[in-house]
Amino acid sequence: SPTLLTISCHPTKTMPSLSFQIPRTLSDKFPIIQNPNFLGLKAFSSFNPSISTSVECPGSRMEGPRFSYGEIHIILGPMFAGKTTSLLRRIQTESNNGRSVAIIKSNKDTRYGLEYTVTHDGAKFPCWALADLSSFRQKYGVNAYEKLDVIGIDEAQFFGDLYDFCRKAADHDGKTVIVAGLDGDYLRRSFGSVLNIIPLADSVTKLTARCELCGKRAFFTLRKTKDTPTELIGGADVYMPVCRQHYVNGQLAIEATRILESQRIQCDSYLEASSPPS
Ligand SMILES: Nc1ncnc2c1ncn2[C@@H]1O[C@H](COP(=O)(O)OP(=O)(O)O)[C@@H](O)[C@H]1O
Ligand SMILES: Cc1cn([C@H]2C[C@H](O)[C@@H](COP(=O)(O)O)O2)c(=O)[nH]c1=O
Ligand SMILES: [Zn+2]
Repeated sequence: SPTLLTISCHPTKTMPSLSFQIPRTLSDKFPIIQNPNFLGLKAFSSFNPSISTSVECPGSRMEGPRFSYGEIHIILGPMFAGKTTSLLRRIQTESNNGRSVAIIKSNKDTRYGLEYTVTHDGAKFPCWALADLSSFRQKYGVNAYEKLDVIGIDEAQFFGDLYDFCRKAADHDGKTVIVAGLDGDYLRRSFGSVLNIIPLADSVTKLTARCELCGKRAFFTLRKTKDTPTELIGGADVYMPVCRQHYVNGQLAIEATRILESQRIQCDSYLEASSPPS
């Protein structure tokens, strides 16, 4: 006959007394259920089944610290697809619903200053511009962080520690995390860690833009310059959203221009070397 472990929740005026009973045979076999978080309860620092202790029950009005698990929502797509617009809208809605919100963006993007995250059509929201996400809790303030409900992350492709931050924020800290970023770079390769967090996510939304050349749906970002580093900050001066046909044609055109250019340079230096001095 199994021994029972009992965790009692102290009642408040609004809730009757509540207790959970876990057969010891079960808890020995599956040690994870000894962690009160498994039951949706706030972890005590050390779990002692012989004592009654005040614990938190999510969604209830029990006494004790508040805890509920978080969520992760990802907004992907090419440039100009409305990722930042969608992020700001969701954050504003959360804020209107009385939740405490903050947005983080990469400090690599200094185009509109570091105070705000700004959409391509000028909508903006105050933000924390950071080099990495792991510094956010300290910079925001540990106490303030505890009270924060929703964290927005813009330009997520630039954060190397995206996976660890999102996992901890949602699984351990109970935050709702809304992530906006490019799924692919200008060569349509996976960009940063954005795709790595898909297995962590509650929802993934891929937005599309309008192809600048034909108006069809645009899934890709074409770089208009010959620069080759993966990271190159810029807007419509450097990039345009394109459909598949215009991505492929555009890449061919850029490659052809690059070859012609290098042939012209070779030609010029040959002519210069072979022309008699004046
Ligand atoms: N080719 C384009 N060049 C400049 N702005 C564009 C272009 N296509 C769309 N936009 C504008 O950009 C807005 C979306 O901006 P934003 O939310 O910052 O996109 P994202 O974060 O996906 O790059 C659109 O609502 C539109 O007004
Ligand atoms: C495709 C591509 C983009 N970038 C940069 C360019 C911009 O600064 C951001 C994307 O901003 P948006 O809010 O999504 O419009 O990323 C880059 O560095 N490398 C690329 O290949
Ligand atoms: Zn097109």
